[in-house]
Amino acid sequence: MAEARPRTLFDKIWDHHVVETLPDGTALLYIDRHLVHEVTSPQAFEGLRAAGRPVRRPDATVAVVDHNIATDATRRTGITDPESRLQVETLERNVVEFGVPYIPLLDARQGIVHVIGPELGLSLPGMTIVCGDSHTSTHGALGALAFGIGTSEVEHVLATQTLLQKPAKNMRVTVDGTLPLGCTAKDIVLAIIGKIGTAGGTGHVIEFAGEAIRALDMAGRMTICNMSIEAGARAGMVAPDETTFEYVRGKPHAPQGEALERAVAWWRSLPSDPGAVFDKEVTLRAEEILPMVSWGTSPEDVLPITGTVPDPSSFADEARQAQVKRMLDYMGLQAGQKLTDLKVDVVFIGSCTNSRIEDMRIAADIARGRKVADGVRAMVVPGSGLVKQQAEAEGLDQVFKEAGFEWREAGCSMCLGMNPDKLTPGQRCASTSNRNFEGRQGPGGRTHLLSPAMAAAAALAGHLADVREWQPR
Ligand SMILES: CC(C)[C@H](C(=O)O)[C@@H](O)C(=O)O
Ligand code: SF4
Repeated sequence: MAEARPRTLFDKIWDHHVVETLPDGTALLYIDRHLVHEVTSPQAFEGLRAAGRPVRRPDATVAVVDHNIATDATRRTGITDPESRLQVETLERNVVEFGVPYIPLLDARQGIVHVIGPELGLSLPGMTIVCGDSHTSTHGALGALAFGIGTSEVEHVLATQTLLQKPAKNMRVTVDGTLPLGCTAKDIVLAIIGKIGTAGGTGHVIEFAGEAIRALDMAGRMTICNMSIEAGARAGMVAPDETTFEYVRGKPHAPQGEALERAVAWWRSLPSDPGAVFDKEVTLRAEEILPMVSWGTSPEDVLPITGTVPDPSSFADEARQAQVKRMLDYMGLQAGQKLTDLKVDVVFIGSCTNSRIEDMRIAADIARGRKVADGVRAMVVPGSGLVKQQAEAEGLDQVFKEAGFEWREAGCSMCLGMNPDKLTPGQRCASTSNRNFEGRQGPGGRTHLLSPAMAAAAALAGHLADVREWQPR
């Protein structure tokens, strides 16, 4: 009998969920978990209503509001913006009508959908997980196949608990070695995107592997998988290991006792087989990574903080030169400026990339006993109510407040301009989020992507700063 073909982590989860494969390779996949938020669900529920169809598996579905809500005290008094209010009220009506479990705005478990999925044990290794949101890739950190889907697909999953998918190619990004001082998962993923570009992962599911990835806690792995979508990939994943199992243990919706032991036994079989073939391989050395920051309006436009704003004429082709010139104009930058000379108006620590308790701890360690620079507005927005509670139990809120940071309620907040937390035109922001597109944090806003440690350092310094000079004291 022929040896079974060595398979990747992605292949195994895919094969396990195929209901049927069509002649052209398209597969009907069974979906284990469907997460729903207010932005991409209204038309989907409307479609079900029009067709008179119920939700097939309400028990596999969970809804939450995160994008359109305020993260200050006004969340208790109702949403003022009519469009945002309509989004939230529509979801609240739909979950009642269709019997979908819902985490209300004022529930302690409310938060950014990609923070609460893993935190509540709704997202588990080996699962297929979807949400009408591109950063669903975050959940791949658990060793799951998790990806964003469009509104019509949200309707399809609500109605059938399945999804039609074209197979993706396998890509492996290996990060060997140990991270240097001041660097975290965010610097790894910014360095990866800087190297492979925003199209580097197109058509592929990326498995992140290597010593530096294995050494990361789950929060760090989530940060990396979160931004795999910014590298153009369909999804990102990390093979489940002891760190994963330890994380899952005791989560409210995770299996318990013997069911957990059985699940762990299966999860142990998921990592890519030795000899599994990847269509594309990229390798980085962790030692060579420096604290990173973006200078342009695409997540691939990153440099080590020791760098200077690039000169458009230093790029080879004309199209890129013109693009870089446009970016510098938008960002209000001059070629040759030192990145550490760029004054910031706002610092945002939050988003599904970096708002977990581990991120809060890293930022608080740097802020402890220091003050936010004059003229800087700095805000810390925990990713969920449970992260907020945990941070408060550890006294981190006090550390932030004493340093002059605002301490907020959970939500997407200033990651994107869909709620009251926005930049004003021309404001420069050091942000732990994942997208630096024009207008992303508010019209005319200028975003520099960086790690929570680097963001805290920028808040204290009043300009982009090298976190290695702002180590905890
Ligand atoms: C609003 C939503 C559809 C969107 C996404 O898909 O990612 C948002 O979360 C984002 O980060 O841009
Ligand atoms: S925090 Fe930002 S990236 Fe994440 S889901 Fe919300 S808007 Fe999208």
